[in-house]
Amino acid sequence: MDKKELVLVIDFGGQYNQLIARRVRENNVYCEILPYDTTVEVIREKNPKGIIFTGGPSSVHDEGAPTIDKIVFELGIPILGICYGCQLIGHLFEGKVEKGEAREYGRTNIKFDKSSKLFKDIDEESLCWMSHTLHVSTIPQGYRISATTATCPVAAMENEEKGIYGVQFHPEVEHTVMGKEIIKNFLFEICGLKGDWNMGSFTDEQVKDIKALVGDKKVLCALSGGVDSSVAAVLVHKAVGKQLTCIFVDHGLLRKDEGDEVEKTFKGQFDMNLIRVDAKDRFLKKLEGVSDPERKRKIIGEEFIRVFEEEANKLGDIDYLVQGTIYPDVVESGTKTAATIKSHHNVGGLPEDMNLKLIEPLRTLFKDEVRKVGEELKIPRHIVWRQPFPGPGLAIRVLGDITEDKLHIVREADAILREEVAKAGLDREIWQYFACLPNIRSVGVMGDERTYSYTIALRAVTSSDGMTSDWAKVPYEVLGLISSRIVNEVPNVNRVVYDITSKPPATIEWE
Ligand SMILES: Nc1ncnc2c1ncn2[C@@H]1O[C@H](COP(=O)(O)OP(=O)(O)OP(=O)(O)O)[C@@H](O)[C@H]1O
Ligand SMILES: O=c1[nH]c(=O)c2[nH+]cn([C@@H]3O[C@H](COP(=O)(O)O)[C@@H](O)[C@H]3O)c2[nH]1
Ligand SMILES: NC(=O)CC[C@H](N)C(=O)O
Ligand SMILES: [Mg+2]
Repeated sequence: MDKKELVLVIDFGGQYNQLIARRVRENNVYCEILPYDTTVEVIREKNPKGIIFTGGPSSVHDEGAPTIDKIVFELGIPILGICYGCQLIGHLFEGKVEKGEAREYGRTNIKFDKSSKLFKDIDEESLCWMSHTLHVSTIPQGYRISATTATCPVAAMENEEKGIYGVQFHPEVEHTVMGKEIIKNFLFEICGLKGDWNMGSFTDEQVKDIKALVGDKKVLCALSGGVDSSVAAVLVHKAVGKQLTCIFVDHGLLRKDEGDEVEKTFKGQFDMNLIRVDAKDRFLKKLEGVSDPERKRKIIGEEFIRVFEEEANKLGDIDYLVQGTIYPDVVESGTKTAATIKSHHNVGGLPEDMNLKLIEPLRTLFKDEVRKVGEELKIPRHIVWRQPFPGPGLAIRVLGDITEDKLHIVREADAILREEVAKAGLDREIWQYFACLPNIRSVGVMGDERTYSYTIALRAVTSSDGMTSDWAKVPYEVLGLISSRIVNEVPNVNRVVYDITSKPPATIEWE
């Protein structure tokens, strides 16, 4: 990664912020998202070649609305403000921001002024995606209007001399037909970037940074056998070799045979130190009687860290813990601007008092980008393309309080589902598939007798990064086979249902 080629996305709480980062990276430009209250000193230190302000739910007129130090406009770095970001520029430079007559939401016709560098070589008339109530009604001095819609007189504005651009619409979403071109123009025509960043350079830079940070000390890596921690472990191993010890925690919440399989794969595949810790009893004891999903996650997050601390003490003189945290874990756990959806055990579930310092080389990446790094590192395909499995494991797939019996039911049902999906050759096209045990029982009839037993819910989704997903259209025959095998082979189950909700509004996991 060439550090000079960095674009910063300044987060004002918009829904599509992560998409902006992706769009930038898709153009081979490295990009990081920082909260709006990042100081100008930090921004300057990072030396970005371009800055993008995101949208956000606030109004610039609200008391305490997110804002930014005006000095940032004097750094000589091109700035693109999107939606709230555009309104903020208007507000800070004494233009006027007002409520429009009608709130614009959804696809809208737009007319661009092609003499703007931002709209170079794009269709003059096109469709864009709008989502706002306010808009800039009077532009600041020194600015000009560069796009309009029927209801929004300032759909874009700019001060070319200062390199400051604002768009009321969202170029980052797919529905803005010229969106990708507009972002490309900002990066290459306005910021003058080269676009020579890729996953290979990311990998090299991370290895160099980790080597410098760790020196000749020993490090631990929290290894689950999943995609993210495997990629993180191989990266760190490349940097510090035998100074690395991987810790795989068997918390009693793994899938059928998973513990043995992970150990076998890792020992066979990589020349790394690996310790498998049997922590089943302590995890299950801590979780006894707990039914609130967030409490489960926090208990698990803390217990993981306590196990790592104990292992670190045994090995002696260890400062750092590597985790395979990726960007969705961070946003979903809640940030200063993003709401908490669920506390991922490795981010929002971490205890406050931690002795180990974290190394999270993949923290800014999405799953599909992590997979590219994995391929770059020549990690075997079956690991890189393994379906995700959440760190809290079956604890968040047994809804409500957890017992050994319920864990057994969900584990067996899940094994049948996985076996049949693989047999049907669907395991590549479905992104993630699993069974969960909602906390309900219902009446059935088996062998002429009444039953009052559990329901199993099957979930299978397609996705590329886990941020959004759709339910997988698994053929009826396959679903039928899975259902009849589950009710026949798993005791205490008399009903199987298939979850047909997308994310949003649901999430992939049920807790
Ligand atoms: N059983 C475990 N033992 C040790 N560390 C774990 C375990 N489960 C999760 N972790 C740590 O928590 C991190 C987040 O878990 P998560 O499930 O999101 O990632 P992953 O398991 O590496 O990849 P995947 O999403 O493909 O399952 C992991 O990268 C790893 O560092
Ligand atoms: O390591 C993890 N720790 C967690 O606490 C956690 N919660 C959800 N997931 C996984 O993240 C992806 C998105 O999940 P949701 O749509 O359920 O939020 C899906 O792939 C989930 O399996 C987790 N992974
Ligand atoms: N999407 C946005 O950034 C919206 C900005 C502002 N909250 C508005 O309603 O106009
Ligand atoms: Mg996992």
